[in-house]
Amino acid sequence: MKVCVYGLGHIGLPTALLLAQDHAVVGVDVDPDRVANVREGDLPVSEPGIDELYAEVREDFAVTTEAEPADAHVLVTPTPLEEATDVPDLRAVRSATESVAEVLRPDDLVVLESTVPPGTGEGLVVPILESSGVDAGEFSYAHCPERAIPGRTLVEMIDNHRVVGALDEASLDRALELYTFVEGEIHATDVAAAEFVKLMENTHRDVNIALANEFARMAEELGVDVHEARELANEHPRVDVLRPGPGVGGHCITVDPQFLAQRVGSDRLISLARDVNESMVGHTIRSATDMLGSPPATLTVLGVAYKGDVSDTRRTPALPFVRRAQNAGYDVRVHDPHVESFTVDPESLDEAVADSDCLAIVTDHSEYEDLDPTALAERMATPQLLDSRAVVDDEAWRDAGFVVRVLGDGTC
Ligand SMILES: NC(=O)C1=CN([C@@H]2O[C@H](COP(=O)(O)OP(=O)(O)OC[C@H]3O[C@@H](n4cnc5c(N)ncnc54)[C@H](O)[C@@H]3O)[C@@H](O)[C@H]2O)C=CC1
Ligand SMILES: CC(=O)N[C@@H]1[C@@H](OP(=O)(O)OP(=O)(O)OC[C@H]2O[C@@H](n3ccc(=O)[nH]c3=O)[C@H](O)[C@@H]2O)O[C@H](C(=O)O)[C@@H](O)[C@@H]1O
Repeated sequence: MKVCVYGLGHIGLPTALLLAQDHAVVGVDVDPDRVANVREGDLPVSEPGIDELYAEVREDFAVTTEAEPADAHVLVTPTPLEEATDVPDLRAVRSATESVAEVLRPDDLVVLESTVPPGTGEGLVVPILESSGVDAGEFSYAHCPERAIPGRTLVEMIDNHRVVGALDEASLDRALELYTFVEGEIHATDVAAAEFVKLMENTHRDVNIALANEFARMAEELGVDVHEARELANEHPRVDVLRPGPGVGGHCITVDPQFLAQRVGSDRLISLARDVNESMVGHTIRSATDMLGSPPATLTVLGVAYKGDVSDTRRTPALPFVRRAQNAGYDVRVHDPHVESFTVDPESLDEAVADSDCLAIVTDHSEYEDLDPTALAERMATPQLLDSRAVVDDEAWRDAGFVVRVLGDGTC
């Protein structure tokens, strides 16, 4: 079938390429530069296997800025929180749906993959589609939320189980015809349940990370090493404590719980968990400034991506960490091997650590596990390390002459 995919971003582009293995796909994006880049093979998304997949399917994959008539329209536009109001910003979903309504025909399928507040499909998307003059029932509609994790996007898009919230039987059948690349099981439900399931998943993760962060802070007060305690607790067959850190980043786990909390009046735990996770940046910066003493001093931040081994900096805890250290009067240098375009201070590691007074690992990139503490100690003015992700062998760093604090190990 002919498929139009709206939004060629972190999720839309890999989805379009996977769909192009079995269908004729047109990628539609409002950003003309992005369209031109994708057309030339300069992909805006870096994920294992994506360049190879692009090369494989490029004959069956076109890109454009305008909606086209198609048998299926897949919406993968962004759904952030609006910065000024902290309210879900559904403008891209609205405008993409309006574009589809202009070309919609009876028997077409429309799929919303974007993560949305409960009720968005039947309350907002379907009515806009019906403004075309084609009624729901004549066209098919389904919500198929994406659940792949950045860093493993293609593998998880193929292997993960998928939830399809279909408007009716015909919509479910059409969605099954579309998602031929999915090897995981496909579970059918209704539209509202599919919206809710997606939000439950990310909220579950946010709340559990908050618990890990609370354990870390308690362990610090009690002089216990939370990392050792966590490993021991996780030997229990029904316990899985997540990893504490300097805060939760990314534009999903930090945002999606608020889609739920803002929609209902009965939220308590979800907002509290958000607060706990947001408070970790302040906690981590206090540890760093405690080590540094009064300014002037130089702090080298290792990692600005929101998590290890990705290049995405959206809602990263590293950015407020950097700003707060700068506001406190420290010279701050930033290093990240995955984020070339980061504008704070993209220096090489050697330059970033020269004469520095403290290193702070804020992102758990694999590269930081293998740093050579002896070589680093020689380059620094004061060899100190704050490891907020517990990624290094702290004893080896101490042996190399570093003063080391690890978030949650009872020494902060
Ligand atoms: N990035 C991730 O890891 C995951 C994201 N999601 C959800 O997927 C959705 C998309 O997120 P990302 O791919 O990360 O977004 P993104 O920001 O990487 O890309 C969005 C793309 O949509 C384009 N766009 C905006 N308005 C448009 C319109 N009216 N018509 C056509 N294109 C338009 C933008 O120019 C951009 O290229 C969001 O709802 C997000 O919550 C779900 C699971 C994982
Ligand atoms: C339930 C779930 O695992 N959701 C995934 C999540 O992807 P995302 O990369 O945002 O999740 P993540 O790996 O938990 O990272 C989020 C943030 O949480 C932090 N983090 C994560 C795990 C942990 O034990 N401790 C911790 O502090 C990370 O460093 C990062 O800053 O959100 C994605 C999404 O919805 O966009 C979703 O598709 C993914 O499957």
